[in-house]
Amino acid sequence: MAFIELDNVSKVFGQAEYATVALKQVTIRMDKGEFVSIMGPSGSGKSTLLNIMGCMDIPSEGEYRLNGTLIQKLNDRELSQIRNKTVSFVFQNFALMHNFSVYENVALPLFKRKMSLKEKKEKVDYYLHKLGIADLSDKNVSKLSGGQKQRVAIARAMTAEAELILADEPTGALDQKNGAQLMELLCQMNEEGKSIVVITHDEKIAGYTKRIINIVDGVITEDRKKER
Ligand SMILES: Nc1ncnc2c1ncn2[C@@H]1O[C@H](COP(=O)(O)OP(=O)(O)OP(=O)(O)O)[C@@H](O)[C@H]1O
Repeated sequence: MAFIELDNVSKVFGQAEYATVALKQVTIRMDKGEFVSIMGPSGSGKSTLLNIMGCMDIPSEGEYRLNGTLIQKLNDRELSQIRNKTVSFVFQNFALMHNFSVYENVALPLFKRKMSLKEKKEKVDYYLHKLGIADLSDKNVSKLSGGQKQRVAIARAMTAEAELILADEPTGALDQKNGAQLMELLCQMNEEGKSIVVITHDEKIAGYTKRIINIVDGVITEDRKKER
């Protein structure tokens, strides 16, 4: 059983003459521990695909199974449970909580976890150190640079300790050096066993991953594995 299984997945937004077909009969299998990039022109369906993989959206047709669970059969509560347990998102605009501290942002995924405060603090401190942002712990995130914000976003994704990390243009707002550092971090997480899917327009960024899926007009045009 693959970790991610999309079978003939289509996604249509809107109805009748206003309908947009964002994905057309997409079939993808991904095993645990894969590191994949999704490339394609603007509007080709990349974010829609990532949203479906992350259980933020469901297919109009076809089947999506995550870790063997048929996602479109779940109700909203079950969907949010599987999302919280299995998936972490990293967005281009970081999606941090403004006016909260670095610590509070990184601790967010642990909010509802049944752990003692001490255990939570240990975990957050561990990832703050790992990302080299421990000295920023009390700082308001709105005062940080782009590269620092991205580190906070990655620390938050790591703290969740989810098996699947989905990143939509994670280096889009970063300069080359910070972009490369972020990809090194994702490589490290992949080596530690995480499954990672990254949307990117950038061949260099895709070069860090082990498999490249190209999508054009909602159709997969290429799916190739490579050695790093
Ligand atoms: N919620 C929505 N309602 C209506 N149409 C949508 C919605 N989301 C996406 N679309 C349409 O679906 C198509 C695919 O969009 P999607 O955002 O997945 O593309 P993308 O490849 O991620 O683009 P970009 O690289 O510009 O972010 C586009 O034509 C878009 O306009």
